[in-house]
Amino acid sequence: MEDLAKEILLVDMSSNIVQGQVLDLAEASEGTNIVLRAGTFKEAGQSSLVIITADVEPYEDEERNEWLTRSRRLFLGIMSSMSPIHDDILIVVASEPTDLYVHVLAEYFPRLSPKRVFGIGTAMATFRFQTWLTQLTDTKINDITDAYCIGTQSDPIVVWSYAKVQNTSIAFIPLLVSQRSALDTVVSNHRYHLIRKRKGKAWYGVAATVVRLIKGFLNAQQDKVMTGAFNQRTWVLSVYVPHLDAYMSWPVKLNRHGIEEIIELPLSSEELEKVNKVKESNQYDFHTSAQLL
Ligand SMILES: NC(=O)c1ccc[n+]([C@@H]2O[C@H](COP(=O)([O-])OP(=O)(O)OC[C@H]3O[C@@H](n4cnc5c(N)ncnc54)[C@H](O)[C@@H]3O)[C@@H](O)[C@H]2O)c1
Repeated sequence: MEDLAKEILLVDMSSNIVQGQVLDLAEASEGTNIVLRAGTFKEAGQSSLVIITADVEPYEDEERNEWLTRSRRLFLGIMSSMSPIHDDILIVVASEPTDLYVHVLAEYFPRLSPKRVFGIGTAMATFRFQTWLTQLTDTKINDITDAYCIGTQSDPIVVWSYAKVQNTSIAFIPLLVSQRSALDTVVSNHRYHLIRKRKGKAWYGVAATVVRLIKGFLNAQQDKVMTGAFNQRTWVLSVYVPHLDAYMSWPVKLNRHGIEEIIELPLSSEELEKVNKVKESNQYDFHTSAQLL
């Protein structure tokens, strides 16, 4: 709908689903110049940008380590089918567990720069945090700076100490301080679970976030300076964070090659403690998922 690509290929293990999606999306892209068709994994590996949305849902009563193993196996299968990949490929992971998938991808393709592979991670939690700030302070999104949720999608960490509204630290805005306890629920994925409970799947929020990210990336390619939460070049994405030697969501600046820089964050001791917990838990998931392979 946004005319962002010349050609979009859809790849799915189910040929019925992929044919259905192509037909449905062709209706949605009427009036654009985009060629939309079913593709192969090999073609995906030669694309400029790959968006991975495949996942395996946990079975009821399934042990977490078994689910993680199945998740890793899924990605190993996708990556081996896509190989060899194009040197300048960019890979965006939309499915969960995102941090694990990004780590597995980076390990599988050691020649691929870690600046070219990232997951949606806590981007949506960050938008929820920024929206909460505008609503409570009756301001616009451009008045909000340095407001991020980092860590991991299932348990986002609000970087409270750094965020500002009209250049005032939110820690000095009494109304926000008094409402602080509600924020963890606001930024959590509870809305995603509510939507799934009511209609089975939650597609639009994450799909729109991916589109906004691609637009942000294209703006960076054209060196356009844009304002507004969704057009900015700073995004919170699941990436390799070198100073932590860990995979988790962290604010990054995009450029035409993917990630230009990882943004340094002055964290409080409490925030740092939470970051270390996410690091440990993600490392545990990564190792556990390999044990039963
Ligand atoms: N954070 C959020 O708010 C949010 C919202 C929506 C979806 N998601 C995540 O996005 C992911 C996808 O969700 P969805 O609702 O689109 O699920 P879905 O079941 O509709 O789509 C997943 C697709 O992956 C395909 N698939 C499975 N294995 C494959 C393989 N080996 N190769 C190719 N295709 C394969 C399936 O056939 C299916 O069509 C999930 O991990 C979900 O948790 C997150």
